[in-house]
Amino acid sequence: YWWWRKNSNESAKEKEKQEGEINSSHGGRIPKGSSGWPFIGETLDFISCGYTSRPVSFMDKRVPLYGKVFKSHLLGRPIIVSTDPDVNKVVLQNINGNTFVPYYPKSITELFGKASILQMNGILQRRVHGLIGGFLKSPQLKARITKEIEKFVDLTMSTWTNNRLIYIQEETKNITFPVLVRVLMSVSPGKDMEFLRREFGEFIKGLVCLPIKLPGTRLYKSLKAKERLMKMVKELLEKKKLKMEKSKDDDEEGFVVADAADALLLDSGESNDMQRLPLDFITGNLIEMMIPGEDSVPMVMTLAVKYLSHNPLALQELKEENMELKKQKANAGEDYVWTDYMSLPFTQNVISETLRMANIINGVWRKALKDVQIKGYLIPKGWCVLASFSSVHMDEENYDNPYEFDPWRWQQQNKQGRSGNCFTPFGGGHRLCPGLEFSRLEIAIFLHHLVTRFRWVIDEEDYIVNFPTVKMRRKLPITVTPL
Ligand code: HEM
Repeated sequence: YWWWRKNSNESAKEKEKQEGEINSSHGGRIPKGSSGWPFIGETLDFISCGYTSRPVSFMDKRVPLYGKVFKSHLLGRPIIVSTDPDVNKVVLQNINGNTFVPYYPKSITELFGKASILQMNGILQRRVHGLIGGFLKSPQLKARITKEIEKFVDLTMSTWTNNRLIYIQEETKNITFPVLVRVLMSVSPGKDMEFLRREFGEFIKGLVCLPIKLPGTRLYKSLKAKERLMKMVKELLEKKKLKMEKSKDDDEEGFVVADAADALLLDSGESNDMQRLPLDFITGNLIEMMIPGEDSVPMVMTLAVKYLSHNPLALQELKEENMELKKQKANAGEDYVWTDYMSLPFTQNVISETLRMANIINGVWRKALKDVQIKGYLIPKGWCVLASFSSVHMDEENYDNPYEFDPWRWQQQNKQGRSGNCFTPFGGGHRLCPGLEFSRLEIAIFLHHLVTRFRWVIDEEDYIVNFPTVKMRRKLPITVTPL
């Protein structure tokens, strides 16, 4: 009996350790910290720090007082803020899928709807994630989309004539939006794409607003735009479904999955003992998937241009690497393939460094479904956790001179393997961004054509606004000159 107790205790301990030191029984201590003022807590300081050039200053002020994991009260809720990479990892891993669920402000929850991948949990989230991820990561998609990205890059850059002033934040969206809607639902440039762009712009304006749903309010207008988007996308999916059925009736061999919509429509659900995904569900999810896809990629491109403009040595090395590829391709008389762009080491280091410093998604918000103990801290059931990525990315313990744009650090970092838990611009665990490789490819293609075809100067000094989302104050005006 003693042997059995000892062994079962030990294996239980081992399991706990494996499960990221999660312990649902009481124990540990609630992290130190302050709940701030009644009702508003520390929200005002959180928001005002967010507006500064150092949004992590909210965390930087508290870490020396309370430690890397601390308690606060934000947006009307008690919250635990983690700036510790190991704690963030456990939050992201969400072992067994039932410890942490996404938690977003009320306006976002209203706009997404409960059936959105960004909010759903459990087996359905994994199924949709798997379908989208499988499609976006497939070499067939990458081969095809490379041509499309090149086409939209070319279309945009062909308007950059001598000494033209352009707003890079706008120009990059002219590339990424058409590419995104092609990837998601094969919409081509024209009336439908314009409609999607206009209504989507109206829809996302409501993501950060007061959660009041009365006619005339921001949230109301955004919900109306979503209704119009739903109608249009649903019609499009109905047509796709008919086409799929027809190709089955005609006994056509192997229907080609052209976009994320096809991947979701085609899945019978049998492998998960589930049914087909309903049309309304797919429609809503395609629209919501435009949110992470639409803004983040053009912002990384924009910030890469900003950082490179201030770092001539990095720009020079990037240019040399890309010019070399251009020369090789021209000499061999070959087209580029996606692996050409993805195998440029310095270019990928520039992208990593931009992602680290830009912190487009500065962290994730979760709610604990049960008491959780991590590294001796207790996160009580019902409390929220903010796993701050930006704090980890800008911490001297993880990166030397974290405020310096230094793409060369990744040569070291990769060798030391130090980047693991400390680099999470795309999140991690079951929710690791399914668009990771696709985004890196799109940014690499943009940078290649930018540095091999143009030089530029910053027209007017611009600065980053970090709140509510990362943006350039003046959309980054630059003057371009073809080489
Ligand atoms: C540089 C660009 C991007 C960044 C930095 C980024 C970042 C992230 C992060 C941090 C998450 C995790 C959110 C969480 O854990 O709650 C996420 C999830 C997601 N991303 Fe991305 N993303 C980018 C581009 C894209 C693109 C282009 C797409 C689609 C084509 C996309 C689709 C998604 C989806 C569907 C999810 C939800 C996954 C799930 O919850 O299962 N992302 N992204």
